[in-house]
Amino acid sequence: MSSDPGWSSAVSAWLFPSSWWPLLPFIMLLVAAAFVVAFVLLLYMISPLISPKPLKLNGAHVVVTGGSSGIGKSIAIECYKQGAFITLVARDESKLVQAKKEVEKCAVNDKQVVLCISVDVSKDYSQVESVIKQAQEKLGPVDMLVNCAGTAVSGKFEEVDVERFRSLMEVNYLGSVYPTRAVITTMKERRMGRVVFVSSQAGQIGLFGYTAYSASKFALRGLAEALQMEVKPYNIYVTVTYPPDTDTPCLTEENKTKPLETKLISETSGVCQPEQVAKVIVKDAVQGNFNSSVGPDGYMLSALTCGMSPVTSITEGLQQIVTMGLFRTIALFYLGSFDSIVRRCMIQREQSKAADKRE
Ligand SMILES: NC(=O)C1=CN([C@@H]2O[C@H](COP(=O)(O)OP(=O)(O)OC[C@H]3O[C@@H](n4cnc5c(N)ncnc54)[C@H](OP(=O)(O)O)[C@@H]3O)[C@@H](O)[C@H]2O)C=CC1
Ligand SMILES: CCCCCCCCCCCCCCCC(=O)[C@@H](N)CO
Repeated sequence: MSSDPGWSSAVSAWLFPSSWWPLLPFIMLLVAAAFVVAFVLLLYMISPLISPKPLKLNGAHVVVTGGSSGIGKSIAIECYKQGAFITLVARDESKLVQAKKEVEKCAVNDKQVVLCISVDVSKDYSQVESVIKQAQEKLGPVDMLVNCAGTAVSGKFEEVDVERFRSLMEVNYLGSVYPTRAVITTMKERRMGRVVFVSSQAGQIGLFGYTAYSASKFALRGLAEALQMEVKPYNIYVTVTYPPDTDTPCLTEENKTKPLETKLISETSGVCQPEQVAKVIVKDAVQGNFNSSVGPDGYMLSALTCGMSPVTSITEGLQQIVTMGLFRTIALFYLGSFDSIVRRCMIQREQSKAADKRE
């Protein structure tokens, strides 16, 4: 009986009626799409739990280290334009006074104040702590700290003075640890605050000529991730920003000794103006975004290097998930072109050396 062909074809006709069988793949696709849509909708429903509430800059006290020049000065101006009270921190007093004048020109009300503090942020913690205390006494508790004091050195690993490895780590890393340490307790007590670390695109990828510099900027990311996990329950948000080459006195100085390889590789993402970079940084810090990048290359680099960093919006998380593979593919082409720049420069150098010897 069981071998009766009529019976089995009746069963299969019942299970897979010829009319809708060809539709099965589409139905499955539809179900899968419905699941994805439901998942994304669910994510957006819980998004207020993930995204921080924006900080109001009007009347807020913003401390900017490195605020007397370049990116830091532009950040101070941007915050001042939005009604903040500013403390500028740097070493050189005359540069501070000059910057204060420039910031004050952008006042939006007559209550606003710009305070200047001359201190080396990288040397003595107790000194940094005491000047921050003074600033808090004058302008109230710090709502936002921007760690922008820093400097760059480029050169081949064996040509960079060993002392520079230490000094860069001191200024770029410890110079961000100390001011942060000095404000964090009060921020935790007040259950509010923003801390910004100014890293660099060279803090996302290690590049020829930046052995000392990249390391000091990568360090900020580790600090920021760990700190963010600690202070999130206190409603404090940390932002790490990764600017490309930016037209500042620091870049002019750095360009005087920059190896050709570093120059050619950096040209990939061009040069930005400090005002443009500052706008992005302030916007991201106000929103409490952990990651802040400038330009299309910056966007790709940040998605690519997001690792286990916190996510501050659903859109950001979804974009990372979707783009990771594509950006890695693009990155491999970039890496190939960087390697060939390095190789070409080496061959050229050797050829000109050989030519010199012959003469
Ligand atoms: N320009 C660029 O291409 C890029 C820069 N960055 C980063 O942005 C930050 C700012 O750079 P940029 O604006 O170009 O540089 P600038 O040289 O224009 O400004 C640096 C600022 O930091 C201050 N500063 C330096 N060392 C100390 C210190 N030990 N203690 C206190 N203040 C200090 C300087 O004042 P003073 O010397 O008087 O102390 C100055 O106000 C740096 O961290 C840099 O690494 C990141 C990516 C790209
Ligand atoms: C998907 C992958 C995209 C990859 C894009 C790669 C772009 C690399 C450009 C690196 C530029 C480094 C600038 C450093 C700026 C700096 O910090 C100094 N100028 C400080 O003075």
